[in-house]
Amino acid sequence: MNANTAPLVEVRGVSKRYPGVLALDDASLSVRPGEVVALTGENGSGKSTLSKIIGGAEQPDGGVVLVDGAETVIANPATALKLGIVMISQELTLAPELTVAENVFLGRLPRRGRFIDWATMRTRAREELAALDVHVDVDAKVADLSVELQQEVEIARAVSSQARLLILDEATSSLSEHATERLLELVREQARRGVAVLMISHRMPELYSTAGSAVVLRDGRLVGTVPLPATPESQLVRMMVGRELNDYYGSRDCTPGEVVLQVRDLASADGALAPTSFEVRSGEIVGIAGLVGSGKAQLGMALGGAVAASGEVRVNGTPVALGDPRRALSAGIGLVPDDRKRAALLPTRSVAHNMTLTWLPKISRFGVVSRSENRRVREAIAEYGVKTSSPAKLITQLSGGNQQKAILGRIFALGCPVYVLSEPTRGVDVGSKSQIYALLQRLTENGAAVVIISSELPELIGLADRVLVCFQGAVHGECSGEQLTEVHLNAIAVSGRTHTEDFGEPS
Ligand SMILES: Nc1ncnc2c1ncn2[C@@H]1O[C@H](COP(=O)(O)OP(=O)(O)OP(=O)(O)O)[C@@H](O)[C@H]1O
Repeated sequence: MNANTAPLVEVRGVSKRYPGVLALDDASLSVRPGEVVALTGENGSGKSTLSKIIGGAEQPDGGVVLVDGAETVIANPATALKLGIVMISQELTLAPELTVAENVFLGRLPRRGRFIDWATMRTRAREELAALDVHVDVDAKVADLSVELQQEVEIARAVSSQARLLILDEATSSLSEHATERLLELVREQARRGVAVLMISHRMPELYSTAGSAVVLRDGRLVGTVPLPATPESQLVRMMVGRELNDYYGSRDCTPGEVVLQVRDLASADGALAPTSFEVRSGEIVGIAGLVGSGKAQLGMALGGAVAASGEVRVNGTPVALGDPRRALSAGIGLVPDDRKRAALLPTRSVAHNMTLTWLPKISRFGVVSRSENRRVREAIAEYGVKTSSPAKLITQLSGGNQQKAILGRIFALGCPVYVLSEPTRGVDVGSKSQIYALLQRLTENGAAVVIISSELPELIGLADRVLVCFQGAVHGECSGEQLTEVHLNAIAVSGRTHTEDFGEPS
């Protein structure tokens, strides 16, 4: 990329107000052809709003957007597409009932005369996908593909639509490590070919391995633009959160107490998790690692009663009825599910309602929220760092990361003896992550037993006392102490090797 190249897209002094919040305040950035720009900032700092303005999904209240140096009104996503601006977010926009080929060419199906040229469409789709090294049957129905493959088809569609600017809004957040690396490589390749890229991610390593600069927003305002990877991570984090983040994972003296959670031959009815046994003591944090499809997600769901299962689960010696989330909760297992948007969010309700769902009935008389209850809601909002202009705000109007924190807050407030947390910091900014880690430490200091399922190995290594690794549908090994390293965890997760001599030189 030539630094003298004119920007493809430039945003100057843009502002955007939603009821009760100034989401963007005089924000500016520019992206040149071949440049990968990271758009960074805490949850609610305005990143998605800014990318939606460039992608035509929102209109600014003030300021201008320039494309190829000319002031341009990007009235809607269709206009953006015509300008070569394509958005890829974690919410897939594919048509699930159509085939892969139809999705790649959706909205621009090749024609011969008045008719759609199906043969050309399938051949070209095959070529486009092969060029990106995506191996998928072009006649397969999208709904039948894994999330990873769906995301790759989405990228193929973006690339084959001659994108000039790709906007990735947390596009990797539900992908496995392998799929993430593939997606990032695709992005780098597109940049080498002159495509401009604007990427939003809360995962620092992704930004450092892919972007050439980072734009930092705080409370909708531009804090600055810095070069990557030249800028130390600590400096970038300080710009984002406005303070130093020391002692990121916190420290805790783990002297585990009595066994709280006993799991014997727990297996999911769908066969994704083979019989698995382990115990967790009071005050302990046990991590669960594994690749996508290894059974780790299913293990969390089976523990929390979210899927049909067999075997035995006991909390403080008392058997828990399996396959029933309400009974699991009343037995003392607080589950934070993986797919929070679908499984835990009440989209038509307020932040207050979503945060108090599980405990408000205990404290509100006749459904009326008293002043003291209101105070408790406000305290919970502050404690869990949920950024909202009001507790009455609709939960779906919060930024993605703040929705996550609201749900965590609701479940952490229950005082359960056991917590099962699936990907608890997905989509959450660095500052809030360290806040959540501190809350987890506090839960264990108060005697809770915590099971944390995560695809982020540094998080497991930083937090857990020991980590169980799932491989091909069962717990296959355990790492603790000096063995708790990415090398050891990966060796088990990828190939099922559990003997130290198999690991080679730890790096
Ligand atoms: N449709 C909406 N109605 C009301 N407020 C909104 C709406 N969309 C966003 N906001 C508010 O605008 C602010 C910026 O949100 P935005 O989604 O841009 O943040 P973000 O930086 O992308 O956060 P995250 O990292 O959590 O995804 C937040 O305070 C959010 O609550």
